[in-house]
Amino acid sequence: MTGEQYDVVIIGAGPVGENVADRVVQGGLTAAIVEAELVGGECSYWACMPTKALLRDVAALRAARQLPGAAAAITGTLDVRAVLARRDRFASHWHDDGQVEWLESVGITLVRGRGRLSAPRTVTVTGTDGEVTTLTARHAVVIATGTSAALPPIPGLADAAPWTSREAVSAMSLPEHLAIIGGGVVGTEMATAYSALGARVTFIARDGVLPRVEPYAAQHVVASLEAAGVRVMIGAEPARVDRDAAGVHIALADGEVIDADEVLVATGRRPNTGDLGLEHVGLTPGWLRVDETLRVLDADGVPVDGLYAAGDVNARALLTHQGKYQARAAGDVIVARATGTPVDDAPWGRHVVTADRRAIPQVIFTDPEIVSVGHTLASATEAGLTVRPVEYDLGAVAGAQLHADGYTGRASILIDDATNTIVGFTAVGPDVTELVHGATIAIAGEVTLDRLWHAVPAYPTMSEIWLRLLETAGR
Ligand SMILES: Cc1cc2nc3c(=O)[nH]c(=O)nc-3n(C[C@H](O)[C@H](O)[C@H](O)COP(=O)(O)OP(=O)(O)OC[C@H]3O[C@@H](n4cnc5c(N)ncnc54)[C@H](O)[C@@H]3O)c2cc1C
Ligand SMILES: NC(=O)c1ccc[n+]([C@@H]2O[C@H](COP(=O)([O-])OP(=O)(O)OC[C@H]3O[C@@H](n4cnc5c(N)ncnc54)[C@H](O)[C@@H]3O)[C@@H](O)[C@H]2O)c1
Repeated sequence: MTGEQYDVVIIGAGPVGENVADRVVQGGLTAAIVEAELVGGECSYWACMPTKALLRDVAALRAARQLPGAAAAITGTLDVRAVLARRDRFASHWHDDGQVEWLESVGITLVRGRGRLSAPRTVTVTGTDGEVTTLTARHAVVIATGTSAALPPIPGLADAAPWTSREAVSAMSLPEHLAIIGGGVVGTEMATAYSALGARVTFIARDGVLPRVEPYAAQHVVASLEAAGVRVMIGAEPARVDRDAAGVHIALADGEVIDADEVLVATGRRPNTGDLGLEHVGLTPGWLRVDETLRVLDADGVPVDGLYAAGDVNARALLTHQGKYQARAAGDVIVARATGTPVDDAPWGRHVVTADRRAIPQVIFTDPEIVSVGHTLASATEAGLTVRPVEYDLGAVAGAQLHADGYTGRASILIDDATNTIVGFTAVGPDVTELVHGATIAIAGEVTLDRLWHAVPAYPTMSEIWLRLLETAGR
């Protein structure tokens, strides 16, 4: 057994762990990062990058089809092999050499193996060769271990070799018929990709498709999936799953049986905290609760000395960009506390993650895409806010009509009349992706509607939706 000491030890080298390490090293501290699989985490190899690579050709083909001149140049269907090959490139062929090089270049020590807390500020790492290294942290241990796919307790499912998002995003060929259980973001993006690539898709969305976005936006995506031939089964309840030589068989509660080649389970995530030694610091496995500076809280809500958690594992927002935002705050506050410089923990301060509660942007890369930031009408109501929803037909905006013939889309804002600011924005439509950051700035900046009238959208772009929404809201 060997022992080493660093200022900060980070468990998990996903996007979030990497960014925490970067900030603490930039702040003049030493850092070791522990990784059990690939440096770069889920996002780089089995989530954001490969899925968006799969979906990009789908969007490009759709865009070309909506312009008569470009459509005339289309002579065939998507080249599945080429799409998968480009996906492989964006997943770095599941090798992490590039990211390891980056760690070395910025002075972060990589320790390969599975990390476990063995005492306060102490992490024991077991390498694949069985070698054990003990890392002690002078200032902080940061847990950035992310999540894994959660399998629901459907009888037979675990023994039926189901796909999780990992298998779906890294498949080397397409099943003829893919069944998907779970109508959330993973299920809907994969239904979009697999149907466009040529698979038959049955989409079992017990609780609805994208139940957490504005209903009108989800309806656009459901209509588009159905038009693409996907069987969308809203409200269907899988009761039992079996596999035999003919494939997988999903018995629904109403008696119907879906026969497919593969079943993708996309019913949410569970935190990677099961074997993390949390009992050695007075905690129990599960999602880690944190304060606004990302310190882990115990059962009484008291921060555990020198222990932080950032990214998916704290359940605040299961998104890479939001986890990296947490990483910047966590890294900086660890440096501040280590060096005795003031901690800026007022709302919107440097060392807190206020945007986690107010302005989380998300792009769902379906066809059409959905973008959102801040509240939906349902979440605002649940939060006790009184908001005024204003909607507008995106297809009526000149920039959208130029963008694609027959453009169909919609956008909405939620106005908090008490502060005269926007607290939510949603849009659905082809290529709305880049609309979201303007809305994020308006919400995080708490820009009043009076001032937004002076943020003039260029003509003729889709951003003119902003002017139409303001006009509809009234001046
Ligand atoms: C299919 C899919 C698509 C997605 N698409 C998007 C998207 O388009 N945009 C977006 O913003 N988000 C997307 N997400 C979410 C995004 O992947 C996560 O929010 C992000 O990966 C979280 O980063 P993280 O660093 O917290 O965790 P992870 O990326 O999960 O990294 C955690 C790392 O910790 C390691 N680890 C775990 N336990 C230990 C241990 N005990 N010892 C050592 N190492 C350990 C793991 O091996 C892993 O490398 C998607 C998720 C899925 C499943
Ligand atoms: N573009 C993006 O930003 C992007 C893409 C993919 C994933 N992600 C992130 O990954 C996370 C995980 O995505 P996800 O889709 O796995 O989870 P999710 O929480 O978005 O959706 C899971 C869905 O499964 C349903 N479900 C749960 N148990 C079920 C059961 N027994 N039978 C049938 N349905 C059941 C739920 O009602 C829910 O709608 C998301 O929170 C999201 O933030 C982001």
